[in-house]
Amino acid sequence: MSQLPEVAGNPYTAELAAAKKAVALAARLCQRVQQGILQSDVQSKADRTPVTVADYGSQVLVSLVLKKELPSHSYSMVAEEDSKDLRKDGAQEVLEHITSLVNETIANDGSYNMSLSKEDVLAAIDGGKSEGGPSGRHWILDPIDGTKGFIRGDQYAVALGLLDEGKVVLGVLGCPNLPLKSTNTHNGGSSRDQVGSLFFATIGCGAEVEALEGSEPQKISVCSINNPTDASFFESYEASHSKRDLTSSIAEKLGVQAPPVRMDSQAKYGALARGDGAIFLRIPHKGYIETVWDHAAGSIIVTEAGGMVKDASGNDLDFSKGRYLDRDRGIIATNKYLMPAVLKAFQDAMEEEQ
Ligand SMILES: Nc1ncnc2c1ncn2[C@@H]1O[C@H](COP(=O)(O)OS(=O)(=O)O)[C@@H](OP(=O)(O)O)[C@H]1O
Ligand SMILES: [Mg+2]
Ligand SMILES: [Mg+2]
Ligand SMILES: [Mg+2]
Repeated sequence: MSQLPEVAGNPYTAELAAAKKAVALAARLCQRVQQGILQSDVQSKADRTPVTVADYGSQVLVSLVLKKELPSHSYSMVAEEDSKDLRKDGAQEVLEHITSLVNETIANDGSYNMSLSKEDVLAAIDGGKSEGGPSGRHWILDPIDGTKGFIRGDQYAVALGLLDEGKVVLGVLGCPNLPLKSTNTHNGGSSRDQVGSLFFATIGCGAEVEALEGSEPQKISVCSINNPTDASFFESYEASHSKRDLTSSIAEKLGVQAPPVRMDSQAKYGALARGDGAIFLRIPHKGYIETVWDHAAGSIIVTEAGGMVKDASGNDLDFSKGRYLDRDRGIIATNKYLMPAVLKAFQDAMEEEQ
């Protein structure tokens, strides 16, 4: 739960409305690209992770909507992508493709009567270069979290958080491929089930979900399971993103019966926040340092839904240190009943591994 007392009204109402609009519009661009993704839409970055025209397009749209909706606000943006590769010789065609995707999405939406040039697109992407830090306001954006899932046709998320004086105060998570109804309801699943979930939370005000296309928001909360044998756990879909030998050893120590639910992206945080599962474990391989945009939005949605998000030492995640999280030893999200046992199993498993 949030450390702050419940406040009367939401102190970030304008920011929340702008962030929801930005994420929903960016998600529309992503959905369009995912439907017809071509090999030529996917590039490889210097760190050999993939990036697509939709990652760039989403970053441009979020930056644009925030600028339009919050014209008098003072903030910086910490976002995953930069324009370096798009400024290289031979990238002109890709840049033109991104520019037309952005302009078509703006035109179809109809909120803004404007058209961006290629230079505008590059500048909007580079608006995300901030280092963030402990003072002032910083939007934290992952324009597509789970790019590998996006390319596969699976789960991904547009993840936007707001850092205010070093603390995440707001998060919006657009998950275009996540059913709106909890997967826990066992309704058999029907083709009429609405797909596309927009999770959001503001500090002290709880967490909610609505349809990505818009619907009445519903308050959400994490599950209340207190016996680990009844719990299920989420982990990364990609084996290279989390140590499965350790997560399975933790599950065994806890007596978890259910097999792991493997899902790409911060959709895992959204699903956990509404009780689809009880535990999220992430243990990156040695040397990997977590970035703030992979956890900011998801973590506040879980904590505002009554859950807890801790690192391997049991500390809260510290988003005030810049573009990276301070710690690289793993992340646990679960409810307050299970956290002590999960943390102990996590620490025991890591000790045994030494
Ligand atoms: N080697 C390694 N280890 C750990 N994490 C890594 C690694 N490489 C990438 N990433 C980051 O993982 C982000 C994707 O989130 P998940 O790992 O939760 O999902 S999944 O692996 O795609 O299932 C993914 O986010 P996006 O780049 O936004 O897709 C990466 O930031
Ligand atoms: Mg990436
Ligand atoms: Mg990411
Ligand atoms: Mg990303």
